[in-house]
Amino acid sequence: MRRPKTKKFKIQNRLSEVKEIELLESWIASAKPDSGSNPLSLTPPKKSPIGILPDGSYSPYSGAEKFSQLPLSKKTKDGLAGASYSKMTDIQRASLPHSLCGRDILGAAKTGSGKTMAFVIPVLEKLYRARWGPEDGVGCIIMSPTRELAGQLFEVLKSAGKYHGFSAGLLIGGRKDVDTEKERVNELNILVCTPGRLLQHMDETPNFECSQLQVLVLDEADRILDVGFKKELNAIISQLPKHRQTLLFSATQTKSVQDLARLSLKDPEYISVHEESETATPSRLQQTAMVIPLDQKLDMLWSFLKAHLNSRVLVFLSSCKQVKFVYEAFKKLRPGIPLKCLHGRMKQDRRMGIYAQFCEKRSVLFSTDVASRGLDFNKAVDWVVQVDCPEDVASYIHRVGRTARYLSGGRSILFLTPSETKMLDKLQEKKIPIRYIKANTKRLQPVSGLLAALLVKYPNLQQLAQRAFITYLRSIHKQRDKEVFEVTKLPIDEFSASLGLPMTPKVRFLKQKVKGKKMSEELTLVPDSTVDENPSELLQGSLGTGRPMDEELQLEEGFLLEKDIQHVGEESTINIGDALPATRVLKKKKLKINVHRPVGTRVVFDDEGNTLPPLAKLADPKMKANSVMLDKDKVNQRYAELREEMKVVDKVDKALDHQRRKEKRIKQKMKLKRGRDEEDGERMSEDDISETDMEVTTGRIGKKAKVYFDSDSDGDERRKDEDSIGMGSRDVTLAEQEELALKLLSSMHS
Ligand SMILES: Nc1ncnc2c1ncn2[C@@H]1O[C@H](COP(=O)(O)OP(=O)(O)OP(=O)(O)O)[C@@H](O)[C@H]1O
Repeated sequence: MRRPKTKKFKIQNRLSEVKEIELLESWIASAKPDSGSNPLSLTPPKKSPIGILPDGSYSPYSGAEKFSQLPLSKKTKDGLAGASYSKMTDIQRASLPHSLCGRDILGAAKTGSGKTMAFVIPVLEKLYRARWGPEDGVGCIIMSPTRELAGQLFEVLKSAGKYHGFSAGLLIGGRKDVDTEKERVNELNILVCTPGRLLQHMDETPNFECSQLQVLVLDEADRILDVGFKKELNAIISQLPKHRQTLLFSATQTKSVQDLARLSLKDPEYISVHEESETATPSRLQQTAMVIPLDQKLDMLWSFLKAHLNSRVLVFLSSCKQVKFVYEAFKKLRPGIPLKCLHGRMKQDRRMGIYAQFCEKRSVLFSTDVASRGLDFNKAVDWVVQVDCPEDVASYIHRVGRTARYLSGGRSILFLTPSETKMLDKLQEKKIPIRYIKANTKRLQPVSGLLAALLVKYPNLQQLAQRAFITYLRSIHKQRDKEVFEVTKLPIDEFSASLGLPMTPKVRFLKQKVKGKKMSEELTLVPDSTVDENPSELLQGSLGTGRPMDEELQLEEGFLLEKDIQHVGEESTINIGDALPATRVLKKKKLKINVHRPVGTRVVFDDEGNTLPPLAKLADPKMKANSVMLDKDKVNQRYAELREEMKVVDKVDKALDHQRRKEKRIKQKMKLKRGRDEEDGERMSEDDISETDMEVTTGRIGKKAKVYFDSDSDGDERRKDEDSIGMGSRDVTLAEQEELALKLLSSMHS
């Protein structure tokens, strides 16, 4: 049985803490390392590891390698030892001397290099030395762009701060216990949060204030500072005291002085430990890229997964809709490995559950960029597969950074459509050693046929496919980098068919884009011929021909390799790269009716029961004979009349279509309104939730955390998916066309 701590013990403990704090203060005061003369010039500072000199004095330049050599409190040291941290990583060694002295930091280091501990330690130490207690309120805010990352940071804080007595709370969107949070948030010392939820408390929680804030941390700072969070961040900053320490960390750090000015940094230290490094990504990461037509991406993904049933694979797609569709469809096809999906539209509890499961079990996780930053996944991701091209180089770096963490290795593969190969140049410019490999179809297992069958069987899946199709095109359309992303260069019909869709859905924005131009010109598929014909020309330097790849990769990834193609030598083996001619012009596209297969087409039979092609009746010899008898003038006159009639029919069609859309809009509005009403109802009923249902942090870190919601994170996804549009108005079917034509012909005849 644990004996209760006596008053004497508590006093002794307190006294030894006070002594320790005084000692730490004096160490740090006497050992402030030089700061750069002009920190905003953004040049890296001198290397300045700190440590204790043999005479017991403390020096910033004595080359400390271990946490134990730093002027840290015993509680922090015990926490670090408990989590098995002893040696510092580069970014920790370089930044801690400055951050422990209270300086503002702009920290940049490769993914998986230990940036989290580089800001958690100074937070704990600062509050400890300030003797922060429950009555002091919020002393530190750690902000993250996503909920999952906030959850992970909270875990790291709990392990390092296990022996401290601070209270901490995880404030993220997605749960509905805001009211309970509001009651307790003022008691918390450290907030780990997403911007939206924090702002919600600032706006709604009575007496919530951060006027005593000591440290503000932005993890993934460049993401939080970008436009997606601009409004929230500005509103938050305006409510924080100017006198504070600010720590910004990211693998792709912002260097925008404007951004930094928004945060009122004071002489920040720019610490970029890997700036001189040959590569911008971890050296243990093997990166590959392949060019593959859009309509073969799913075949390639399916084949890849079937060939890696014993790996943990993280697959990135561009939008929630894409993730949902690929996940649902592949799940039904049972690849032989557990599948999971993660996106911003999922309920928060499920999101957290999936994240935890993926950390534990070998499986495939289909995800949007919600999983692209910061997440550690137990250092156990074997492969990162980027099915859809990342929007920029920073995004690429963060995605591939989910593997090869800390000291472990990892592999990644990037699928690029022929029109996206410019991305390879951009990656190369930013020191990313990516190898170009050619795909072959020797082991490619086409999946489009299976998808088409699934879509017939499951109408819901068909809707998902349509949405996935449209959101993908829209996301490409909205990308800022037009050198890489050009929607008009995509083979949209083939892409639609590859998802198993019987018809190409109408894409209004695309139609507008090509208005006034011939569709055949606009929809020209122009794969970068330099890549297909001569990849090495484009991929010089570190990309180079990129071959031969190391043995291990060759053995396991046979189907991805050009080598395989060469020694196969069978006629039936098609090289995906070669399958595309240098410049392929698609035949004229009609957006209205693009039938890939005759699903839902009315079959017409002749007198003997043989099937006839659509409009075959028009070829009836009797009708032909009659029509030939009409003289030329009559025919012309009749044509003019027909044109008029068609115009009328067209007008009616348009009016109907207009009406249908109007009704749809009204329906959507009503649905939204109903949703809002229900939400209001739910909010009211939340008051009745008992406290035992809540997870609330009070007291020491390590106890359960209060969990908040925000609706802010994953802004990108929302932007992408919000814009999705459904199928356009109903197209005229072949049967209807046929009927119309017959009607007109018979009236002509009469
Ligand atoms: N000093 C250390 N000793 C041992 N392991 C460490 C140390 N510091 C960090 N790690 C481990 O390294 C891994 C990556 O750390 P962390 O998540 O902080 O990386 P990061 O630089 O923030 O990555 P990202 O840029 O992706 O956010 C974690 O699993 C962490 O436990």
